[in-house]
Amino acid sequence: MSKICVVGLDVGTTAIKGILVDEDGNILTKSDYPLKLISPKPGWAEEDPNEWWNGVKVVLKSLSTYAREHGIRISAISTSGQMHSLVAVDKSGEPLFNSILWCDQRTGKECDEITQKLGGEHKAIEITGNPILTGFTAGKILWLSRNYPEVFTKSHMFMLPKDFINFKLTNVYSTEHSDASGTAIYDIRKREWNNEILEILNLKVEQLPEIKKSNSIVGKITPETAYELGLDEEIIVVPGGADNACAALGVGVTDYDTAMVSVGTSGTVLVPTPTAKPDEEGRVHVFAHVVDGVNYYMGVMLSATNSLDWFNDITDFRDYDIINSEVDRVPAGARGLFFLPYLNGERTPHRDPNARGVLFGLSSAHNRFEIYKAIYEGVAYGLKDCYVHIPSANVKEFRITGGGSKSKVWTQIIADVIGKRLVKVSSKEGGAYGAAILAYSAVSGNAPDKVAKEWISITDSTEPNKERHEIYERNYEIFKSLYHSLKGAFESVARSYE
Ligand SMILES: Nc1ncnc2c1ncn2[C@@H]1O[C@H](COP(=O)(O)OP(=O)(O)O)[C@@H](O)[C@H]1O
Ligand SMILES: O=C(CO)[C@@H](O)[C@H](O)COP(=O)(O)O
Repeated sequence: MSKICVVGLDVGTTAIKGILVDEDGNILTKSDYPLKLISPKPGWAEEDPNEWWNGVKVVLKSLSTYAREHGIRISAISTSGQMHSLVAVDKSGEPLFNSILWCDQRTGKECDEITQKLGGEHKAIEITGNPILTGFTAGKILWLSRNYPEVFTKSHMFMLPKDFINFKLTNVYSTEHSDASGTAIYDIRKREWNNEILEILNLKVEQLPEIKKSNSIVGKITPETAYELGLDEEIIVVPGGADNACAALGVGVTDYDTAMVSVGTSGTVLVPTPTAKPDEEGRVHVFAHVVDGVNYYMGVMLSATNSLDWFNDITDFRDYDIINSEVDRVPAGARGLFFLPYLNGERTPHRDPNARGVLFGLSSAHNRFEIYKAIYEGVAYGLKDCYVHIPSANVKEFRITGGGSKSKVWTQIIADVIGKRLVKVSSKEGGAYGAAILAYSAVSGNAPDKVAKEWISITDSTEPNKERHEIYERNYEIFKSLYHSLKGAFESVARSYE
């Protein structure tokens, strides 16, 4: 008998990922397609939306072949995607420009201008829940209009990455609340596009997609795409959500006393909240969750596994087994070596696009794996910075996810630095798994958090070590002081190399 299954996709920064999931939440097969980041200048980050679509097609073909060979019917597809990254398309839906990504820092001036025209930062935070930050979408739209006016004039629709994929699948423009809330054009309390910000950007509301619920329906897959990918024409496409919201759902973080710690390209700590009360200093974000009526606080560090990938790239070494076993042998504190993981600036808590990576305390006695240890520890301090600024003291359980959590050693370091027990759950596919839950929720009519509770169980836990935690508490103070000592120098360097 044919089983009913759903597909969860994730448009990550480093890869397109896809999983085929059955009605009990088991992953039957998966497929990945690597992506290449384009960095035309330091601090700039782009990707080609057509390359995402090529990747999605490769992944969907592989999943549909498996489904056909096993007599499985795919009922729905849903997508999770990197947040904030801008896609501008013309009337026929063709991308007009590379996507300017969430980690791109080119829009400082534009963000200042939007903030000032809106009446200051307090007002921006009151409306959107957040300051207008360089990572967010609004500044990217203004930058495009100032630097490429011909592209801006031709732009028929501005979209987010997973919405572009949903458009390619269905020919329907749509978005949903979790991604809309990361644009800096969305009113977090009224849950709609904000007219004042639209006016500042010189945008018509028709140039932004309609905002739906994350587990509603965008439309059916187009017959041409169904034919090309060997899929059933009856498949429905479900909006999905922002990758962090989907990852949180995908590890069952929907209650107000649970937190997600995600160690991906970016590092995030996310805690659901019933309020839309912002952090007045704008160090942590407030966004809409993929679960109806729920918001979340989130601290974001821009370079988590990106810091590891950077070092792997320059040393041309990527053997995680060797890296992790050697890092485990290095004592806590990396023999006085510190890494500030600000390779692309930082959001939480500094909000500083000019900050840059630093290896501090380097001596001729240090070896390569001590540098790796300092990188793992620097990322852990960054995650602690995210956690301590979240205004919700009630967290009882921390669930860890993301590529970096595949490393036991790194997970232990994070537990030791934060001083909390970290649990892992049965689902390891973060955003893609959350998207699969939303797809199944649309098909079954069950609420996403209910599906998550049925599908997910705890499989592993990592306790913090008391002695190492004490060492890390002392070193965390040094880590924090380094940024403050260097802040002026970061600014001067940015001015000199503008
Ligand atoms: N065994 C491992 N040990 C340490 N880091 C790992 C391991 N496996 C994967 N990673 C890191 O995880 C990253 C991928 O994380 P992921 O959460 O999938 O990224 P994203 O969703 O941001 O594209 C890799 O680039 C790598 O740096
Ligand atoms: O900018 C943010 C969140 O505000 C990032 O977390 C992006 O959503 C990209 O995530 P990953 O590729 O690291 O999963």
